[in-house]
Amino acid sequence: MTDCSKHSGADILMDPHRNHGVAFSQKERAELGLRGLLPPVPASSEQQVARMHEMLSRIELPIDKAMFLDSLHAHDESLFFRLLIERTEEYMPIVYTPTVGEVCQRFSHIFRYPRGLYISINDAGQVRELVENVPNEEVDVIVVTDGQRILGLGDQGLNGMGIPVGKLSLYTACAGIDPAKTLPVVIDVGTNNQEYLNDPLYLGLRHERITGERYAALIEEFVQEVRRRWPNVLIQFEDFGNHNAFELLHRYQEKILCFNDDIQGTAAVTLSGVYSALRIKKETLAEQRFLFLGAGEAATGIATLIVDALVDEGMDRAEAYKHCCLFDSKGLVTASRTGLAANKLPFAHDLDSADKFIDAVRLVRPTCIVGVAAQPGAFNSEVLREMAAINEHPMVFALSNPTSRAECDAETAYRETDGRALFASGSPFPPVDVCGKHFVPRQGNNCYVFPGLGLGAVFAKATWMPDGMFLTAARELAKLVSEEDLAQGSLYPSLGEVRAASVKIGAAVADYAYRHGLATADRPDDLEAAVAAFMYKPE
Ligand SMILES: NC(=O)C1=CN([C@@H]2O[C@H](COP(=O)(O)OP(=O)(O)OC[C@H]3O[C@@H](n4cnc5c(N)ncnc54)[C@H](OP(=O)(O)O)[C@@H]3O)[C@@H](O)[C@H]2O)C=CC1
Ligand SMILES: CC(=O)C(=O)O
Ligand SMILES: [Mg+2]
Repeated sequence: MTDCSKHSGADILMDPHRNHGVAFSQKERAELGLRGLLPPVPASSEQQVARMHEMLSRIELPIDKAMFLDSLHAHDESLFFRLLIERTEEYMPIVYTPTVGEVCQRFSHIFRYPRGLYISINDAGQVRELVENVPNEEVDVIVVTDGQRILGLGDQGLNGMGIPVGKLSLYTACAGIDPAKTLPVVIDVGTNNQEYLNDPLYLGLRHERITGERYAALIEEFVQEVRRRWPNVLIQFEDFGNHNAFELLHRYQEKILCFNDDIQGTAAVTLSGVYSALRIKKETLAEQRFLFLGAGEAATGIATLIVDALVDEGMDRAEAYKHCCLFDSKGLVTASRTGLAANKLPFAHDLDSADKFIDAVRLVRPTCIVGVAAQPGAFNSEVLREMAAINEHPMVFALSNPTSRAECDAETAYRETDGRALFASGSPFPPVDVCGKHFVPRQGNNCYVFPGLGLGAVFAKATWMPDGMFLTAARELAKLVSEEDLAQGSLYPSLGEVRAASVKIGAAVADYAYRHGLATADRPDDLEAAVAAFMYKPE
């Protein structure tokens, strides 16, 4: 008869949640049946991280680094997260933007380890069974996409699964959400990406997207079933197509614990960067005029939160809307335009029309331009020079992802404004020396806020997330930007500080929930300490 205890050590080494590889101590090895299954001398955590880093340094292509990290994630979760936490600046661009974009584009060609939950339109009516198959006993955070608008790369269908996986890695690394309690989900209703429909290795359904009632019913079934199994779960909607993103937020925001990261998370991080820029400009929010290139989820999400902030500072709402103008694929959004989507209407002002962005810049004379239309190079020399002529310190936010979709790079932004731009970008750019000054641009990316927002909401067991929580997160993040950061042109803290930022944001968001009667967990005496203690640490 086989003695099962003899196999337990080997099982542990195969389980990414429990495996610590050569870091197991002699005592643990004896207790867990690991003696002889590992090199004899235990290694320290520092040695393990150094070994992985050395191997990664030998790999040239970011996509190959991503695959290496993915296999580490699949074999030794705590080491993966230690590496990500200790070297966030270096490895976030691999696990997240820009490399995650390529991971999605190649997803069906590099797929090795199934991770998360795949729900297809063919599963309609049977989603409960799929949810029951998920091995996680508890789930605190779900990131779900239907792959229709992945970064600025368009419809990626099932390949979009790379995004929930990447975002949830950040939830753990940046905000200490226990990885065993995270669940990436992709809803596959088909794709309109012809390249994938023709690709023999594509892993998703090979038909055009199902829309309308069948789509809505599948999302509803998914929401019902995950909440039936995990009643307090936070659902983060990510990279849905424009129409569905607004529709789902409208449908669920006040009913369940959820948020749309592209609309609301992006709004918080951008407003935070604006607050930092205003410290350099020594001006108020009320003195600014914003012109958005793009009028979708990110643009109207950001513009609406700016309006909320202005109203909170005492401005009349109708007046506040006038501080934000949109420019979409048909030109400047004006009151004379017909058939505008609901999210654009409050920003359709009595203005002359402008077909070219540069003409809109001349007309609106913005203090800040925000690029969220995935139109690379749109902030060209002419636009940037015009901004520099209008403003002593033009705010330039080139937020589209990945790097290939950025409206301009950091070097161009600083050079074309004679080093006067206050710049942030969705994807990372290296430091730049322009006009005798050293600039360290940082990322205006929702990764600074969504982990902390989720942490706070999960900690407090919030019932739902009102817009005020996002304003709170924006202001909390802005407080963490130091004078040294501002002196080098950084509108955000370094990525190495994002875990500390999440504690502050988490505590502030949880506090908001307690104060507004939205929390169902007991309030601890020292909220910030309790939030910090709640966080998973890969030890
Ligand atoms: N840095 C960050 O944290 C984030 C960055 N983003 C980035 O923002 C970009 C847009 O995302 P999102 O808002 O969700 O997408 P949406 O699809 O909701 O919106 C895209 C917008 O771009 C407009 N557009 C398209 N082509 C042009 C053009 N040639 N000129 C002007 N406007 C144009 C569209 O116009 P129309 O309305 O007429 O169709 C639409 O309003 C993506 O690249 C994404 O990666 C998104 C979220 C977070
Ligand atoms: C950052 C992000 O959420 C996006 O580009 O969609
Ligand atoms: Mg997104």
